[in-house]
Amino acid sequence: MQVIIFDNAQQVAENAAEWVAELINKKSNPVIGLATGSTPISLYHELVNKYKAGELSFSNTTSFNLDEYLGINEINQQSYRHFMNENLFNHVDINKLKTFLPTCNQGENPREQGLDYEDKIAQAGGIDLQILGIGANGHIGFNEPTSSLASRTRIKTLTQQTLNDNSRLFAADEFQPTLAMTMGIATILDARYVLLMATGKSKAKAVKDMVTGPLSAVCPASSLQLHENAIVLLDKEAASELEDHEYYVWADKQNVKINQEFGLYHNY
Ligand SMILES: O=P(O)(O)OC[C@H]1O[C@](O)(CO)[C@@H](O)[C@@H]1O
Repeated sequence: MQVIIFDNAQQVAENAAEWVAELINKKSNPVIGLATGSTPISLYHELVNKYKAGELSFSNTTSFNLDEYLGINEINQQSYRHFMNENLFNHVDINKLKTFLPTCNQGENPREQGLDYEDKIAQAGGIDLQILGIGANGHIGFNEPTSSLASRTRIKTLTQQTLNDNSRLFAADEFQPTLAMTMGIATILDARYVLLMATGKSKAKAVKDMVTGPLSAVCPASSLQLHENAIVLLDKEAASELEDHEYYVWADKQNVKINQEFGLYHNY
């Protein structure tokens, strides 16, 4: 696991955008795994800016999102489809027919729908680069603590902590889903590269558990310790509980070539 610490959240977003741009510019049919939540919004903003500046095109990109709520449809403003349209898809040249979220239609077998999602990922050639955030309880996607490390796309019940953390996004009288369809931990680990972004003090404990804690389903993000190409981009606050800082890379504005040093130029 490569941990890179930046001064602030904006630098995390800018650096993450470079990783994504490299993939998209380098590979003829890139497949990217996308995340929702507050953290990647600034990444998507950077990508839209790069697109508008003519620095990248999403026309050949296929995307798979980590998760989607159950019990609301995709035109609901709280759906992750709506989130992706608003924050990325509507502003770039991606073919929406090649953007996938793990939906679960009522009346159809959830297990089969999970397997279908896995099949779609496989047919696309697998995920080249998976973007991740992290929950304050260490979840990735909606794989809540105690999720099986061998899990694949399926329905998960959200924990009270996650519901509380996300309640800020829902009006008092609005329906807040308690179930979601999510890629499993094993699905995430199948990606060739994983890029996890974490910013803010509220993530510091989860980051510590992920990076230095035992490999444990209690902190699903600790599973990334098993991944050969996991990159963790942090701001100082999210890194504030990491000890032995000499093990990590500190980036600063002068060190803009950090990606080259740490092998951004990969063979996708
Ligand atoms: O970035 P936030 O809003 O703190 O969310 C943390 C995580 O929880 C989720 O919203 C649940 O999947 C993730 O998308 C996100 O990475």
